[in-house]
Amino acid sequence: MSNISSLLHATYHHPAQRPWAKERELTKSLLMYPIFITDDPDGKTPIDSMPEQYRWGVNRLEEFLGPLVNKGLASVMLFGVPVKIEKDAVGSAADDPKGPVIEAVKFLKNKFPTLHVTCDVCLCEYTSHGHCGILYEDNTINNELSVKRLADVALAYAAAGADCVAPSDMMDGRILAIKRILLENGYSNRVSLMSYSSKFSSSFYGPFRDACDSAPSFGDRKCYQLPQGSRMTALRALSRDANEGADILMVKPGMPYLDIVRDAKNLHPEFPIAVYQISGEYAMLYRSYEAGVFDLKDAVLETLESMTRAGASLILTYFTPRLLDWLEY
Ligand SMILES: NCc1[nH]cc(CCC(=O)O)c1CC(=O)O
Ligand SMILES: [Zn+2]
Ligand SMILES: [Zn+2]
Repeated sequence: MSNISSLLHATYHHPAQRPWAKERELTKSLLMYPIFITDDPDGKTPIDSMPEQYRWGVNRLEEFLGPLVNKGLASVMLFGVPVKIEKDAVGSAADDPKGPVIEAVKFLKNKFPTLHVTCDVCLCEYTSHGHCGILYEDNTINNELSVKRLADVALAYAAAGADCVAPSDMMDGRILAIKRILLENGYSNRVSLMSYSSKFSSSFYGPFRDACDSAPSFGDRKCYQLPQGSRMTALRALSRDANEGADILMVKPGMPYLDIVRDAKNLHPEFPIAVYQISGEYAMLYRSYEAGVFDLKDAVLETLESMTRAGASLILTYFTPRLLDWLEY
């Protein structure tokens, strides 16, 4: 069996993923909570641009997530924030066995066996230059080397126990490379692949880059993230990743790109469509609430309803802890 289009099992191997394959109403099972893990094991440091969010050390994950799991948290996405391990040109810290993500996956799968754990796959949190891939000497992207490296990182996360790997780098061809390496190493039936397919170059990523210290040290990401005005390129990217073996297609950011979410659902009804309500959307909503513009619960629920209405069956949001209190089930 070598044809990637024959691989379906990973899509429903984990029970948390089965509801994602249905038309959705807004429930707790639709939420994936993105969290930041540092390599300072006892750390809990606030993120100034993201109120109520912290960078957590592995030793603090039980106190952080235990209460949320008890309230119905089904799924998390991990981002590594190396503060001790040094950054280099190829992002070696990404799959360092003592790095934050690998340690956290192992801990979480052991401590909370039913919790679905996704690992974001990218290099920007780990490279000295802050770009999402490996660079040529002239500072342009070396796509081929980047894709090889990202596939190795994804494999390391799968081997550590991740239920899903989610490449956010936007290199060309990384979905096929990752699906192949998972297949070759015996993970294709149980590790799913969520592609950040339509990821636009956005000003709403600011707080995240602050959280991860991952802003590019020069230039921007416009040569690999999608142009804001281009619906047609987004549609090509969705189809491409669907054909390369993605199990879940994502649109990101959320609110400014709901037209693309609807397109994604119409064009690929056979895939779960994920929407990422990103850091800048979180900050915008939170700061407006602080300024008395609206009630936080009403406003956040309205944004999530707009996403399910557009076709999302899975939503990544930093409001997840609040939503676990707000939603009945
Ligand atoms: N590969 C980087 C990455 N992974 C997730 C996010 C954004 C998440 C958010 O803003 O909440 C980004 C943004 C970027 O391009 O810097
Ligand atoms: Zn990146
Ligand atoms: Zn399709």
